[in-house]
Amino acid sequence: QFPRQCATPEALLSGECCPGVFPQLSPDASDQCGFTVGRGLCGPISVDSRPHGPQYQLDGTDDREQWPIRFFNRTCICNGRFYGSNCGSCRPGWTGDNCDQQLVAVVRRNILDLRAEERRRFIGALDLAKNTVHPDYVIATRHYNELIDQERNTTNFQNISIYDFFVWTHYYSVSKTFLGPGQGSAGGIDFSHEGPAFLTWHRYHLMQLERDIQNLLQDPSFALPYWNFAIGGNECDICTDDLVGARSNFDQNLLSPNSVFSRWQVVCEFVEDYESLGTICNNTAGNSIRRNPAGNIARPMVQRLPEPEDVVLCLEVNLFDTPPFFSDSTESFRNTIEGYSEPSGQYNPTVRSLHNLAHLFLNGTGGQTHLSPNDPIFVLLHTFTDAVFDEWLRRHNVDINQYPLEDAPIGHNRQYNMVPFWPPVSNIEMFVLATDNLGYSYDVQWPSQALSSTEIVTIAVIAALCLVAIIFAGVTCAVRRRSGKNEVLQPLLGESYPRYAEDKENTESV
Ligand SMILES: O=C1C=c2cc(C(=O)O)[nH]c2=CC1=O
Repeated sequence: QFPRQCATPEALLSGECCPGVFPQLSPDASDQCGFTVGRGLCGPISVDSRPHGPQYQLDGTDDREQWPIRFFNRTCICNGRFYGSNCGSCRPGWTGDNCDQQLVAVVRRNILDLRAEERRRFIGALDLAKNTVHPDYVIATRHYNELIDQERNTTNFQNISIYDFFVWTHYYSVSKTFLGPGQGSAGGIDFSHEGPAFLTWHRYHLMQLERDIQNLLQDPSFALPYWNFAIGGNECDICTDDLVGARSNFDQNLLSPNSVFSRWQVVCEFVEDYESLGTICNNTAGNSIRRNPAGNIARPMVQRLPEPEDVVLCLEVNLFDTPPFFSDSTESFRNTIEGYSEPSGQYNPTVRSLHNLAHLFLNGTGGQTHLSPNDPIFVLLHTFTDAVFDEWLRRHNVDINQYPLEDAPIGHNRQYNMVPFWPPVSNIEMFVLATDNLGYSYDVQWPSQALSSTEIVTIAVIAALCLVAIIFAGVTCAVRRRSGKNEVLQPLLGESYPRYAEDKENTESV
């Protein structure tokens, strides 16, 4: 959410969050955004005011509208490839004192291809992130009008661990609108699902975690792996103790004690309490992660993982998103990979496919939207979803006009700043090929392409034409052969005729 330097009553009341780069990059403590060293300047935030869709009708009620101006209307605007809340870092994919050296894109690999040591390192990195306070960001635990404690001149922000910050961010983006004391909360709002921002939002969410872990490990080559969940069947192939944890032998809903993740405690568990009390999830640790893959006996449909063929089909859906840009959009690539459509793109209210199916298959913490990132399998499920997104962008020649400019659900328009990321970043900034623009790429073997119905018809027509041509050639040949035989006979006849004539002459002359 917000940099620690901005979590003060003064910063909130001024509406300005422009920290300096002192002392690392500038000797001047009052040098906001590294202005004197050419990094950036403190300027106004532009927000999208184009109309949003009809799902949310409480305009003026929610702190997250026109993000982030309820909290701050000025931020650091960084020059060139300088980046970050104080312009003290570089844009993804760039490094060096002047951010002018291009990094080789880090490669996100299939977690099953990691060697034992690489697996240990990845699991260790997640565990370290779970147990290390985020060095830069703090979270709000109250809505805006209760954020400043006037009497004590303090604010209701808290420290949180790097991994729990990742969880909290997702929770905050999906939580309902608080209507006021005693009035409960209203739905119809989700800044990260059921709309075109589903893909751009989760992309940035993963990038933020990847970068936080790179900084934590001081290793810019650290890359999140992915889980290819489109393997069909009812087995979670990465639910082993060297990866995201096997099933416990003592309780089928819990993780094996041999996995470090069995000791993780979830945050943001008591969503009904937050909704009724008007609070926000805080850093309080709750129960253990629950997971029972394929164990939802009440919903047989979610007992199997998506099939490889489903990925092939969804990559063939041509349009990025279609009106109403929601969970009932049909022939929309976004709604298909999100999982509210048939894998071929046809909207079907009874279907759960691809990403949604993978979540629901987990049947536990990872299947509940406000809680799901607490299960580390979330990271791997979403890197794969992002890999499919990147492959779609590549195959369909990404063009910004494919992303809706207006009338998408609130938070999902092209220019909307994604909630609750800081510094402000809009959806369209993530609608680009990752390798060329975002500093990472994927190593994926995509299942071979199925033939589209047009291709099948074209091939059938060509095959039929070939067949006709072959038959025609055969017939012509046969006829030629037969007439060829005649041609061969003719000279014989020709030759014999005069002989016959000669014979006749001879006969007549006799
Ligand atoms: O965490 C999530 C859980 C989900 C469940 C569904 C569903 O289709 O019912 N979708 C989900 C998305 C999530 O992100």
